[in-house]
Amino acid sequence: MIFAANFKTNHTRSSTKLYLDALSQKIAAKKSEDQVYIFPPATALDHYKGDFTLGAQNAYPTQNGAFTGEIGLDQLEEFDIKTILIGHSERRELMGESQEKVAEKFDFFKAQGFEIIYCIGEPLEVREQGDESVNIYLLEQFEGIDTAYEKLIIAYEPIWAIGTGRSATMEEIVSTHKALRKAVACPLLYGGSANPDNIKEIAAIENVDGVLVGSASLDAEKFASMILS
Ligand SMILES: O=C[C@H](O)COP(=O)(O)O
Repeated sequence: MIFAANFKTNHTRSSTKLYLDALSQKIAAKKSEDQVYIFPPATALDHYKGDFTLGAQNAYPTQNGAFTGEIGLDQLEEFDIKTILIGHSERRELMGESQEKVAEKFDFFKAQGFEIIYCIGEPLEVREQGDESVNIYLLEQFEGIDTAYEKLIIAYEPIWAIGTGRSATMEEIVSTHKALRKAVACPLLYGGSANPDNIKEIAAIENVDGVLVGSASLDAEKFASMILS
């Protein structure tokens, strides 16, 4: 299983260090095949030691340059970051990232050999139209994306389940991941209110290869309990 923690705009450099020290101790007993990814805010990227991969939540598709407020490859290479989240719904919805921009980022970081966790997900009004509409909507988010890229992981995150405490039902996850599996061969993560109470059930679903966790990942003990569950 893959356990990925997306801190979003939470934690500082100093609290991230404390978190990773605590997490490392706790997950020393994890199964060796389980993989842990941590996506702290850009200001907390650093060289950390431990049995996890550090990634960037976002970056601009450039080596460097005049892109106020953004970070590029120079800033990631300083800390040997080779993993990135692309297409998170908060970037699409709140920051107005178009599919075209998302695909441009994907191409850029693919060309740099990055491991990419590519996020897709539907809004509530689409989910309410049923499985077929959801599947059509999700496949549209593959426009311009090389889904055969060997370092690709896809995270399915229904937007209405993110940070709401309302996870998708097991049936919804089963049917969506089944449909995605028909379209792509890469690992598939589920994200959206995954937490210590529902992780066992989610992890047991066929075609779920891991989870992308927001809120429940912010506390090292809580996240560790999901990894060890
Ligand atoms: O990237 C993580 C997801 O947006 C899930 O967030 P959440 O676990 O707070 O619902």
